[in-house]
Amino acid sequence: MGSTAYIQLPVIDFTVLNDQNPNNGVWDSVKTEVLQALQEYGCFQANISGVSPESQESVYDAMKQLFELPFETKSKNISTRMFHGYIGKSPLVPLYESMGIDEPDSEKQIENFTNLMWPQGNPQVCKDIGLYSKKLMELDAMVMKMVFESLDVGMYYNEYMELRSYMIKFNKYRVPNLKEPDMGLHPHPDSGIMTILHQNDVEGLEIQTKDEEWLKVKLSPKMFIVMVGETLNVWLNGRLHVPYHRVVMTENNTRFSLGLFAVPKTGKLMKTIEVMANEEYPPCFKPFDYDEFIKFLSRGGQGKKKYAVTAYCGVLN
Ligand SMILES: O=C(O)CCC(=O)C(=O)O
Ligand SMILES: [Fe+2]
Repeated sequence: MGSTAYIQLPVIDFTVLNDQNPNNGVWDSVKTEVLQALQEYGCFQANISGVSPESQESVYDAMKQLFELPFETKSKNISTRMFHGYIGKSPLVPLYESMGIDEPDSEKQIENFTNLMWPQGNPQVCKDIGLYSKKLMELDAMVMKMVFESLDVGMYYNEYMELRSYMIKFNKYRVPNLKEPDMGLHPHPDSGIMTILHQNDVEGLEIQTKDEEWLKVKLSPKMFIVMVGETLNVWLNGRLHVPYHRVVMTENNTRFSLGLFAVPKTGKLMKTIEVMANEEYPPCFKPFDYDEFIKFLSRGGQGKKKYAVTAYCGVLN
């Protein structure tokens, strides 16, 4: 059973930021809103420019075609990284299917994916996914810069941005049959650095507030939901809130959603920015390797701890 009430997530307007005419006052006020939202809710809705409804429709159309491909074709979407390739027919999440493209900032990576799915090629889809990913990566970089600046660690921004890579993920949730639970995706926090989610025409995303109330996210095709992941909170020594979220299938329609995941690059050590730990904020986390952390998580290593990262590398363990 899903929630019936809606969350009043802050809506932050990024269209007021003008590249041609940078205005520090506007930047600073948006930055303040971003930090407040990420500390209180761990997420917010972003209104951005540059993603036309046409290119959005085109990406969703491509997604629908993708999931209609035979299982054998979809299974060719593999990745060296856990949970980045095709997921489907999983008894744990029977309603859920997902496909991912690592490093969508590389045209070649997107093309390899589309060529694998459509051996005759699909240049239009390739172009649309590229454009769409680019816009979301720009938003991610901008939000990260604002967060770093607001916490007075702007000088570490470039160094930390070098540690991240991206993955774009397409999700499909089918309608449960009469005897099935309606849980599309179980409650979880995201493990990576930051996630940008988008739901198009069927809602289902729910977020848990700090006082543990589950609330629905209102459907708004123009809005992108920016969300803190566990790794970012390790960098920042726990200064932000990492929201639990889930997908509940209450509507009688197939649901598609899309996410850009900023995740650590393979083989890089994730550690707290030194100056984020001090007498007032004692260090919370030991350095860790992200891929090892994901393996730990997939083995159920988290036990009863709310956040896997605390179980894996919390200093109090
Ligand atoms: O489909 C959604 O709206 C949420 C997806 C999600 O939480 C995830 O992929 O981690
Ligand atoms: Fe998630």
